[in-house]
Amino acid sequence: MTLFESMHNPEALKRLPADQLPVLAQEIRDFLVESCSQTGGHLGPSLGVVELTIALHRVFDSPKDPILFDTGHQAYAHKVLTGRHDFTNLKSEGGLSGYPSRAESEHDFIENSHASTALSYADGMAKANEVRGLSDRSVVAVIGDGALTGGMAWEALNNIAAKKDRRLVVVVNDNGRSYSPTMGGLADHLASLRMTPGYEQALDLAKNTLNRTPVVGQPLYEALHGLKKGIKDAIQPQMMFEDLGLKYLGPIDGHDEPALEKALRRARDFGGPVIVHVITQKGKGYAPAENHDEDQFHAPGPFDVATGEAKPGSKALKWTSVFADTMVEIGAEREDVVAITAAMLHPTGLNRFADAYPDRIFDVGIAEQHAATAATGMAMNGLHPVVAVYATFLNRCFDQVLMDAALHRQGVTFCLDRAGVTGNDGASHNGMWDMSILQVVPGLRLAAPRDAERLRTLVREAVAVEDAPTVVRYPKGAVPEELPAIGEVGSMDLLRRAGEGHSEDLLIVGVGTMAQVACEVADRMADQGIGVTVIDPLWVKPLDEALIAEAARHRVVAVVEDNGRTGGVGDAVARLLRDHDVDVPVRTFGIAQEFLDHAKRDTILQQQGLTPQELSRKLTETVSRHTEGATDPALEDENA
Ligand SMILES: Cc1ncc(C[n+]2csc(CCOP(=O)(O)OP(=O)(O)O)c2C)c(N)n1
Ligand SMILES: CC(=O)[C@@H](O)[C@H](O)COP(=O)(O)O
Ligand SMILES: [Mg+2]
Repeated sequence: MTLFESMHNPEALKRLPADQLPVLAQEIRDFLVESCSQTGGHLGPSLGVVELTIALHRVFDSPKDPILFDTGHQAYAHKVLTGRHDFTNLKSEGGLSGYPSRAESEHDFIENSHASTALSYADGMAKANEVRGLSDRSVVAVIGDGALTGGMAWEALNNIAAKKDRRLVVVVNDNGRSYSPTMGGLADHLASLRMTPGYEQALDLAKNTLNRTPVVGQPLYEALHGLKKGIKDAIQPQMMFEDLGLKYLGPIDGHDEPALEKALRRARDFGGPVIVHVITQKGKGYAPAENHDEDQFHAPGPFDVATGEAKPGSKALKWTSVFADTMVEIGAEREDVVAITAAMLHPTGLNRFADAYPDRIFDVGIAEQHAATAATGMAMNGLHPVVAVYATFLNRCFDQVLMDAALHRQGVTFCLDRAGVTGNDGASHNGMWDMSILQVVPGLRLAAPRDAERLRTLVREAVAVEDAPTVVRYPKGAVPEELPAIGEVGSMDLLRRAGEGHSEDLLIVGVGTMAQVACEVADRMADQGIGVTVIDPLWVKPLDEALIAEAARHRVVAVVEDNGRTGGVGDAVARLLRDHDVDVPVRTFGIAQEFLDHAKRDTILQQQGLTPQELSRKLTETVSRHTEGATDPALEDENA
């Protein structure tokens, strides 16, 4: 049996002789490289914290001492050391989650993959320990240098620093990267601290030497210790953390397991809040990851182990790429258009805009709230900013969209990639919230393209709006085939009209990529003699009132969207018709308002009934009932 196979729990790890730990670390690395080469996953972040995770589980007693991972994408070694060794179906249905999962293990606490939250959890847990009289327990939060650029982290640090005798260990996992090199003053500060490795080691050497020196040793060490802060302040930038009132240990070599254990034991026994600043390398131990300029194998797909080359995958045009090229074209036409990323330059495709217009790209770090309000400031001062974020991360800056961009009627455009079901990154990554939460934002205009051509057109229309925020949302992955309109209904695209001789039985409002599905449904139902009209609204907020008369001509209206059902476009259509006394029954189809387990996108769409087969079946029943005049209250909620 290998050491790896014997790691069923942290107790087994604690029993391991120290000289076996490098062997275990290598076995873990070999396992992660091999398994991620098959499934893809967050290999780079996890390779970077193998020694750190080993040291954490040897020094602390999880789960009594919770070990929290910010964002959670770097927790693969943690999963291995807590007994989870089958990564076969990582991030797929029935396989391990790509993040900590409370259902998987008592050692897991934070499941969502939204960055910069771990310190707040830790502060709360430490306060709970204090209130419950469990102050002998530790709470440990591992946060990356990227996540530390998020505002929540500083709200937490402010609170953590407020109580000097509340046990809490913050491990800053500083690899200098988010995807790209981490930006900003904080990153520069951390980099300066990295430049002076060994202060702790130098001090320890002095301490050990002086402690053996009778009489003068200890006082001299204390003087040296006091001097250390002075030296650090003098030779290196202001010790920001210590000036916050937090004990700072570091920088520590994050791949020197014994040094890590020593620092973590000191931190554990300190009896108050401590920052342990750990220097790691993302992708450590796997050369293709270490040398990967773009993001050090942050989240690769399947790859060849020998070369690190991505395995042949779909060469189809991706939504992100269409957005990227459109932005470059717009940038050439509009000098006032600038772009903002929240530490996701390449994942959002803005790297092409950055290459073309290096003075008009702004990476704000993992700081979506700042991005939205800084963009509002830019708009107030004559620019038209385009903020590109993943749809799920727009949640982070809802108030800024509402009370900064919209309240001030500023022309800011938000482009939301990964909108709708993303699937394998689990519940916190599905972009299923935006078309619900944004419905309440006065003046905001929201568009959902069905294909590449509509994306190009809608982004251009969005950046032309100067008196309100605009949003264009599109899914992960490959764009579908172009779906040309056959006509227009107001400003909306007509995609199918009930065939000649057919009654107008059903109007389907197909939102975004669901317009393609709606057309397949129409074609299936036409074969059964049911007349179906399909409309793509393009702009789903505000809805074009031409929809009212169109709906009134049909027996049933259905709305299909890749968004949560609650408060989505379906509800907006129903409200529009009600408000205009059009009493045609409306059926809404979307994602059930639940946190969805990780699985592939297509699997989830199948589970949610958002397939042509299932929709045709349901709508055929509905139309036939309404054609005969019978109504069935149970049908009030088709997706129930
Ligand atoms: C609120 C939020 N915005 C963006 C992301 C996307 N994201 C995932 S990991 C990551 C970089 C994290 O960098 P860091 O915290 O330094 O961790 P590392 O990957 O370097 O270990 C980003 C931007 C996110 N998960 N959450
Ligand atoms: C953890 C995180 O938020 C990102 O790394 C995310 O997992 C990437 O998602 P994509 O693979 O869809 O770019
Ligand atoms: Mg980092």
